[in-house]
Amino acid sequence: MSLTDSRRVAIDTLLDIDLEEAYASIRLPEILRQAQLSPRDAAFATELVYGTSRLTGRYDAIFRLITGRRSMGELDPPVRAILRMAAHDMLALKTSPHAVVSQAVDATREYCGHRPTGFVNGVLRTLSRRDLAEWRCDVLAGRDGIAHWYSHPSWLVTELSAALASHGDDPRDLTKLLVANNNPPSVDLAVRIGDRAALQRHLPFDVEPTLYSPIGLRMSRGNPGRIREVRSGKVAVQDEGSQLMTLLAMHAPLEGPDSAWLDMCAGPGGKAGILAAEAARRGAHLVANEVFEHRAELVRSSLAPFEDVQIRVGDGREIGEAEPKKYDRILLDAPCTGTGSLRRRPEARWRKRPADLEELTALQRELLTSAAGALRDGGVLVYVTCSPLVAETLTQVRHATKTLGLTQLSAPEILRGAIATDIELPEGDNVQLWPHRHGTDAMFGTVFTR
Ligand SMILES: C[S@@+](CC[C@H](N)C(=O)[O-])C[C@H]1O[C@@H](n2cnc3c(N)ncnc32)[C@H](O)[C@@H]1O
Repeated sequence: MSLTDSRRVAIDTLLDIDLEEAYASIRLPEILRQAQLSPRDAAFATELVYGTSRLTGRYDAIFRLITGRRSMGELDPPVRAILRMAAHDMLALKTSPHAVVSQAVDATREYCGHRPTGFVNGVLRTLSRRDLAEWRCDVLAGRDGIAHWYSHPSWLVTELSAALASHGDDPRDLTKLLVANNNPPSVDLAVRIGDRAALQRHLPFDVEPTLYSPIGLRMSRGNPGRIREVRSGKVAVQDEGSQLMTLLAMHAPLEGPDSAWLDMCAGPGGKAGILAAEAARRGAHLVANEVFEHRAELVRSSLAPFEDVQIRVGDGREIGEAEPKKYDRILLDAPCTGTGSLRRRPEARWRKRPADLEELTALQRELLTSAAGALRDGGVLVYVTCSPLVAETLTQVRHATKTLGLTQLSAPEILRGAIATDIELPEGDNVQLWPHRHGTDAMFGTVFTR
């Protein structure tokens, strides 16, 4: 049996992810389009790419045990991709070891010539002699075993563990969080315009109301791109956690006028779409700002169904001085490490560096300072990140309250009121969601006023 097309698609995509920093979500559909696989083969290739990328840390740890090498970086890139994919095929998808080894050897011959085939054959035969539970024991017993087995960079495990403890969650849930980060997320829809129940009734797919968001539907199968309301912008694909953060921004209570709204970092326009629909209902005017033109273009497309919206391209850090005390309601959905949405971007965790955190927290601080400047007295400023890391969340809250003269409102209370249902949240004034607890991205949100 020669190398199957689905495995060839997966290897090509994994190589582009490894060597060109490609994104699986962009590169895989391009390669799939060219390959014209059957839906079944395309689904298999997709699982190979996403599963292998998510569990790369685990498979590399096993291969280091087998080969005695310090790093997989010493191997030729195609050999690296083929071994990782074969490990996923054998250990996670339970394809028979015989078929996996034979496919991997064929792939090695096709991509690298005859020379490394013996090496690949030997390594995979050794892999097949033990089952997943046995490899688990060995990897967990080694240095940084938790990080390796649950396939996260060690520095990130340390940060996530600190985040759980600092947000008042149980640090013993760390492995549950890491496991959840390795599970594919559900596809959620946010109903911006129209009635959720009516939409649910007429959709040709199985959808369920989301657990917490009153505007959300959770899809169990089907392609959202085929839904007419998604194409028209009345409904959008958006994680339930992001919906909850937008509801927080919409429902934070304030006294006096409530007509000047600002989404300071709006690209690609997910939250702005919900805000724009609500602004239209309440007669408010929304300014959606984004620093990058190409991301502002995405905001334009997301906000196409709405009229009274202004889309601006500009640096949010300048708004506070340019428009002091102008806005009644501000959403600052800050650029962040995105470490709360690792489920969505399987390759992302390997590209983040602790140095990114330093750069981003400095930017977040400047944006918060600007947002505080643009907020009128008595207005509300909602600070959101799709990261639970302490430096991007609690440390910024401290900066806002100690240095910027802002005070916090109870975000959990506001959220509970907005969704009219109970949601388990730790004590305190912030909302921190978790994939293992709420089934959402690990979004953080808090509400300030002055
Ligand atoms: C977390 S994303 C916002 C997501 C968006 N609110 C949504 O729901 O679709 C942060 C955005 O901030 C933008 N950004 C980064 N630096 C900025 C700055 N100095 N001023 C304004 N926007 C900025 C990024 O380009 C990115 O689009």
